[in-house]
Amino acid sequence: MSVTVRVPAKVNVQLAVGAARADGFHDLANVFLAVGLYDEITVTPADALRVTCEGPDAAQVPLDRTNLAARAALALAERYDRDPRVHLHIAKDIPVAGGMAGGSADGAGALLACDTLWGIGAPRGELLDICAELGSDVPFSLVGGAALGTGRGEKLTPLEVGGTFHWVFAMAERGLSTPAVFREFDRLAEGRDIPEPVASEALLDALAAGDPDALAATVSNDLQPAALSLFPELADTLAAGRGAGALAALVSGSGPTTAFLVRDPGSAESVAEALRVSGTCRTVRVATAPAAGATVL
Ligand SMILES: C[C@@](CO)(OP(=O)(O)O)[C@H](O)COP(=O)(O)OP(=O)(O)OC[C@H]1O[C@@H](n2ccc(N)nc2=O)[C@H](O)[C@@H]1O
Ligand SMILES: Nc1ncnc2c1ncn2[C@@H]1O[C@H](COP(=O)(O)OP(=O)(O)O)[C@@H](O)[C@H]1O
Repeated sequence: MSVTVRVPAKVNVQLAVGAARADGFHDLANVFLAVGLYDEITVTPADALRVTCEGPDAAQVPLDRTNLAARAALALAERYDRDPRVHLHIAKDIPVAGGMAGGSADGAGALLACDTLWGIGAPRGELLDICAELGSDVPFSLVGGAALGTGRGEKLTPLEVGGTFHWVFAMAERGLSTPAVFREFDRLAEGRDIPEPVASEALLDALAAGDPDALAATVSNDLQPAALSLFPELADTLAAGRGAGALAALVSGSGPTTAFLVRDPGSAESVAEALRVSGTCRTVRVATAPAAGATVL
């Protein structure tokens, strides 16, 4: 018997970052939007806890107990006194270390898959608590749709989305480490007053209205200067997408994936093609948003 769960990637349409806290994390106003690129996690009873991974980026995924899927299975087994000996297989389509929360997706997916396999039926609040222990982005991977994340991004308020948004994503030649990007943010912020992070009302209205022009006018990412400082070539990718007619071009989260908001499926294809021939990225994907959160198939 096995259980498979499908989990979406995310883009941050607003990422407002506050000053570093005493615990090293940063308070955020993090507006998450789930996008239709997915990992699938399949869990099967086994003789030992084991993780395998397939997909174009599989070689970069750790298969030991640092893998977020393994950590999720162990955390749930511990809390509900279950046998953690399972085989977790990840069919990975979300780029690794790309700022699209692929590892978080696998953590949330493994949690829901094990909860189902073991017949626990844990309350949603319990699952969200375990997600928050695994990582700041993991709760959102479970719920999907759109949400405002406060605290370090783990405290979620669901948001209304009034239509389908069309996106193009350009994957970079190499990854960027999330802690390194936050450190670079701190370095660039030295000597400046950092305001409290606050969600933009205009951006929340644009999401609720399903209006791509209004959303394009309000997207923002405070980590973008830090990501560009560590990976200056991303400016060329952003320029290529803008030049091809994207309504907005931004770094996704801590990057280095770049995200392009477009008006409709036709412009998605033309922006994607322009990015492919620009020679400024590794691969290009088209996706729509919002996407549902972790779902048992
Ligand atoms: C930046 C964001 C935006 O959604 O995502 P990515 O672009 O990495 O996908 C998130 O805040 C990443 O969340 P996640 O990848 O779960 O991070 P965590 O495992 O909780 O933390 C990794 C490290 O990032 C830094 N970190 C993370 C979240 C936060 N609010 N403040 C931080 O300073 C800390 O250095 C921490 O040790
Ligand atoms: N299941 C997993 N899938 C991908 N990466 C994982 C996983 N578990 C742990 N990691 C580690 O987390 C790091 C961040 O990966 P990922 O979540 O894909 O990117 P991001 O945090 O930029 O969205 C990777 O470099 C990898 O070492």
